[in-house]
Amino acid sequence: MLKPQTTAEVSQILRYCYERNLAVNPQGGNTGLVGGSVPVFDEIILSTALMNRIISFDKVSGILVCQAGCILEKLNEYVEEQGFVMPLDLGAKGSCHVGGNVATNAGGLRLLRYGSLRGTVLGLEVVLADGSALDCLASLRKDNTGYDLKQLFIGSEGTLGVITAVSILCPQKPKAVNLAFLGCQSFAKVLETFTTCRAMLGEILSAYEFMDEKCMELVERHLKLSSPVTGSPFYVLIETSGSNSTHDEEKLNNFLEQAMSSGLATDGTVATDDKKIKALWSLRERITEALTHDGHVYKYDISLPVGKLYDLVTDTRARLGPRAKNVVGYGHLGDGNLHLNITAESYSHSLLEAIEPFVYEWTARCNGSISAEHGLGFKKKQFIGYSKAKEAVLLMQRFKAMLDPKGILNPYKMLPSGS
Ligand SMILES: O=C(O)CC[C@@H](O)C(=O)O
Ligand SMILES: [Zn+2]
Repeated sequence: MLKPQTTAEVSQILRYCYERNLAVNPQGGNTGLVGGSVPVFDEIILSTALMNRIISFDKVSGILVCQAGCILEKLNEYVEEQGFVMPLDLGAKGSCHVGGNVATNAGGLRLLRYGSLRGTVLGLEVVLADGSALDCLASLRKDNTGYDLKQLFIGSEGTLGVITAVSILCPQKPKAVNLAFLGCQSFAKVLETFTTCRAMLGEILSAYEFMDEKCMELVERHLKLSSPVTGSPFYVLIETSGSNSTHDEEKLNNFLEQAMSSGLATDGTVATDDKKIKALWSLRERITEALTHDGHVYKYDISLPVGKLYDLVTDTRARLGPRAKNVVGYGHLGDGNLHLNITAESYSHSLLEAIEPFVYEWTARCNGSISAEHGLGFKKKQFIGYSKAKEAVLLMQRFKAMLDPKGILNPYKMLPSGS
């Protein structure tokens, strides 16, 4: 593993590897879930761990420029001191690197409000396979001069270049944050609650997450967390972020009154203080961790038309029956993103065969995506065809061949092999 500190050192490493045909595995915080950040054979790991310098922050525009190895949570703390927040937030914030976030186009919990990194990343510095540095580190909201090259590297999972610095637009830190945690009796009610709260909360809605009762059981059993709301088949977490607490609370209370009186939600709690907000968020953010304590986990990260989101969980549960220990569904409902996770006591090839390609075929039939936000990495790359046309994959391979003709950058990842 090599740990460069500067872009010049990354250039030197890649030039050396390029000349000698040595494969390189770029690695950030190594928190990915599809095997994109770990070597497969003898790749040299190029870690961004020591590239953690903040380069500049503009307090007027909220534009942050930093090295790729900065930890997301640290960046958030830094910009919060100046009255801003990072435009993305995810469970792995304590160890993930912003460069890795950009390389995988991470989504997370704030996407509903601030949009994807494709909008908030304003510029990138990237070192290409041959060691040359590409400076696209613009700090402008608007720039229509030619192709938007940075987009090629966002979500390219380290296969086209190594991201060394990021310029990103940070929104104002909201003055008032409220959280409602509600229990719903059916998935139809979860959907209706979503449309109602979107209409009634408008611009202050900043997250709409859901989890099923199995998820709740697992965080309670394995992490000893306790929920103030219990006994419902579904739970939703609704966050508001705004600039006026009186106005926000009034809106939230009107919505809650409507949700309770019309039977959309049957139970619920509200949090306005930091400690309770954090505790409620933990119930949702720590599901992944709880699952790892439940046995071997088969993980799926699916985009679907929101109305069909939970049908995949129900169908998978029915198909697998007692062969699975738990089949759980949760995720970013507001973004149409389901996390379907299946646990079993141990890995079994026959169980895998019962799940795949079933889950992928089901998703493709609904014109969904087999990777909403985690990427394809090593584990899902052979299945890209379920979500992308042949011609699109061919064009991706041509980009790859043009930018990395020797195929040294994160080989065996993202693009299918043997085609
Ligand atoms: O573990 C998963 O499947 C999801 C992880 C993460 O994207 C989340 O939203 O919690
Ligand atoms: Zn997620």
